[in-house]
Amino acid sequence: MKTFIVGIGGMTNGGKTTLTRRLQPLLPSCSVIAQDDFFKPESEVAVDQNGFKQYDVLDALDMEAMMRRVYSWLKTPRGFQTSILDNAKVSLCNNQDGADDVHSLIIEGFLLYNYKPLEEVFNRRYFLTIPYEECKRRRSTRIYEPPDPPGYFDGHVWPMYLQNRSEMQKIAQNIVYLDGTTAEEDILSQVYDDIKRELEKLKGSEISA
Ligand SMILES: Nc1ncnc2c1ncn2[C@@H]1O[C@H](COP(=O)(O)OP(=O)(O)OP(=O)(O)O)[C@@H](O)[C@H]1O
Ligand SMILES: NC(=O)c1ccc[n+]([C@@H]2O[C@H](CO)[C@@H](O)[C@H]2O)c1
Repeated sequence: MKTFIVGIGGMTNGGKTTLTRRLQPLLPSCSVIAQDDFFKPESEVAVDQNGFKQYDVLDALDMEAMMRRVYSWLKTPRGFQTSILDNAKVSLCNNQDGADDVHSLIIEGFLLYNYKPLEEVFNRRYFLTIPYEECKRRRSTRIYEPPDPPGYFDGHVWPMYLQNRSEMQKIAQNIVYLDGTTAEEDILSQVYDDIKRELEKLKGSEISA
């Protein structure tokens, strides 16, 4: 049995969840872990001098809990309960565990490549980007819990994105950047074609082993 772990990273509202939902049914025995499920409770999130809750930093997330989830998948990919789609459970059940079997995992989130312990688990890393104006427009249509207060995008979300991205570029290697303004189908086929090539290499390495 082989494992294949895909990172779907990107800026807020870049289209990570949309791409993940479409990609999951196409990948072999695919489970999903979403970083947004690991935000700390509101009372534990720091507040800056402007009263803005500091949600767009690693400290706002319980990354140790997220890593436990990743290690639990690595230990027993077959028994893992997925967080997004039911059909992944079906494909897990149908799977006979042979030597060629590949179990895949999508880890989806806005701060994946800034966190050292995660870095080594990815087989392939993607990062969705959109321009400032589009990001601000898409974000304004969304309601988070707690909702963004007035001025939050320019006062917290965007400056933290710029900071996180510059740190990420110093640390992380081999990131495939995706233009999140192109059609959903085009992004999906670009990523799926790329992953198919990677999966072929993985299977080839098994046969020659
Ligand atoms: N390729 C695309 N073209 C146009 N709009 C898109 C595209 N992909 C996603 N969207 C839209 O952008 C918004 C954000 O998408 P999505 O929820 O997938 O982003 P996200 O990166 O997961 O956001 P979050 O910051 O909540 O993690 C949604 O309204 C979605 O319909
Ligand atoms: N899920 C949450 O608890 C939460 C609360 C407030 C803000 N957010 C935003 O989620 C985005 C990542 O998907 C970040 O930009 C947060 O601001 C999430």
